[in-house]
Amino acid sequence: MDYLVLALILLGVLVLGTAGLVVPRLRRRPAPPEQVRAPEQPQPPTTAVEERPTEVVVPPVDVAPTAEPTAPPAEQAAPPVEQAAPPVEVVVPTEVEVPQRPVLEKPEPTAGRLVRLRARLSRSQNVFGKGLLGLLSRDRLDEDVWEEIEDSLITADVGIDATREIVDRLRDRTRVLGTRTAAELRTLLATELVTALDPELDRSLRTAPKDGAPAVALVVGVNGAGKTTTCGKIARVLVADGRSVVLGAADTFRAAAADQLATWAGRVGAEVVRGPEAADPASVAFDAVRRGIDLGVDTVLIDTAGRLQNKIGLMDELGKVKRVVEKHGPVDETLLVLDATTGQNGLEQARVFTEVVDVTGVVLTKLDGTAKGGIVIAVQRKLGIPVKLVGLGEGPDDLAPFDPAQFVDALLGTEPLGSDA
Ligand SMILES: Nc1nc2c(ncn2[C@@H]2O[C@H](COP(=O)(O)OP(=O)(O)OP(=O)(O)O)[C@@H](O)[C@H]2O)c(=O)[nH]1
Repeated sequence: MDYLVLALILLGVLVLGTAGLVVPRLRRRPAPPEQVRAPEQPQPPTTAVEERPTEVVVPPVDVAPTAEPTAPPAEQAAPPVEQAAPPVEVVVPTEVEVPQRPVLEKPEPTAGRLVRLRARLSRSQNVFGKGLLGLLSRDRLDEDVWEEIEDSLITADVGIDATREIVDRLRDRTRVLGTRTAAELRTLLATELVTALDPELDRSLRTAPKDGAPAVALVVGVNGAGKTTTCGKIARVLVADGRSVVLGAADTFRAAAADQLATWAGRVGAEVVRGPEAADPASVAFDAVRRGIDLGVDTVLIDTAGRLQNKIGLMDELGKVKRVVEKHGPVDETLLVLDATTGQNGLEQARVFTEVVDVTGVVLTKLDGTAKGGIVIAVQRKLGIPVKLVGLGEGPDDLAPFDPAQFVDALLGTEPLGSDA
């Protein structure tokens, strides 16, 4: 019996021991597959990605300069417009053109130009030299001859009043002289013509700087009279005389005028201040003077537009240009450019300008293209303003300081009277 109990106990121990070995093995088995495939780990929250743009949008300085040649993703290559846009540009009404031309021209000296260019007056020479001197040399100076002399002077645009004065004085002198040689007659005529040109008038150009500031010259006149060309030629005259110049292209009505002026300026190394087409001429003129002051040049020359559709418009525009420019200081010279070939008609237009601005000198252009050189006398008498320069051709140095004695000599084909040229 005791053995039976002992055997049962041993059997029980064996059964329990076997069970204890099996259970731990079962516990070390790998996890079921579904537990591995579905780890139930939370995905990164979508908000984490959405919050990243401030990091993705790289500041332009990081993106643009280091960009690879291959195109980066569009959203990185194109930074937001507000970051990529350049700073807002201040709209400056005028631009300064610095001439690029390396080789500058050397303008001809101004002294003696009128003498050198005297042949350009050949058309007028026929009227005065050949015509008038021929008449005066007639054996008998009767009433018919004097009438012919008068007609010649009027045809040459001397003007009726001036013609009468000249003829009356010539009649007196020839009567007093009695016998007359050709040389005496030439001298008499020359003296009367020079007198009619008022040789005492001050014809100097006020282009010298004063108190350290540049002199300012306005150039006015109707379209086509030769303003822009004259501005260019004057710039050359000044440069030839050793002065420095800034040109202001205030003729903003015709875009080509500014280009034309820039070409003239570039040839002598002057700067041009110009504005966009149809810009306010007064503002361009103002900027030109300011540029001249900044650069410390001797003279600022301002080309203006000369539309004459109506006098009020012209008054407004030119008056404003002058007023605005004078914020820098007074205008020193206002030159009125007149086309000699327009004769007496040009004088009527000229009068309008003299009412609008205080004209200090006349530039008579295209004297080479007319037989009416007498217009110089008429212009001075009618306007009471000295002719300071004359244009004798389209060439760059075909502008000469006006000298009455040299001019009359050129007209008559004689030696200058009391001229030092
Ligand atoms: N023969 C001759 N032609 C000249 C003279 N001066 C100017 N010209 C010519 O006249 C024409 C008109 O000259 P511009 O200087 O353009 O005239 P503008 O007055 O400035 O004309 P806008 O710019 O339209 O106002 C050009 O062909 C010039 O070459 C001159 O003294 N003699």
